[in-house]
Amino acid sequence: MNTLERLEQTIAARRAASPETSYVAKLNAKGLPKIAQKLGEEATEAVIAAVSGSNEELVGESADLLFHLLVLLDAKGVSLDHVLGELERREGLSGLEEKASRKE
Ligand SMILES: N=c1c2ncn([C@@H]3O[C@H](COP(=O)(O)OP(=O)(O)OP(=O)(O)O)[C@@H](O)[C@H]3O)c2ncn1[C@@H]1O[C@H](COP(=O)(O)O)[C@@H](O)[C@H]1O
Repeated sequence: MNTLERLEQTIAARRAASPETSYVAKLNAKGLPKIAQKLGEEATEAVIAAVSGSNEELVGESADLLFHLLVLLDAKGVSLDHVLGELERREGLSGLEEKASRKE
């Protein structure tokens, strides 16, 4: 099992923990709009780090971004495997073919 898969399992296990002791539980208690908002904030922070920060800052913000994406997927009941399956489907396609495949 790789790091993202282990983190996905940890997030699922922590979802129902006490919001007093778990950040994942605290975020879930605030609801889906808050989780989505946090993901957007982390994406913005990663963009800012890429444009005007160090690569070390970009690594930290990227980790925050991936973590919050996994929290959102978990809250929606979408597995990481499902997302990876979509990326695998695109592997054999060029960018333009992939765009066309979504319009069909
Ligand atoms: N990878 C992470 C991780 N990355 C970032 N964060 C938290 O994400 C939060 C984001 O920081 P911010 O300053 O933007 O937010 P905040 O001010 O703390 O919170 P808000 O009130 O603004 O929502 C911080 O509290 C970080 O600690 C994480 N919290 C947890 N994990 C993983 O999730 C596991 C379970 O965590 P718990 O649910 O806390 O047990 C941990 O063992 C880790 O593996």
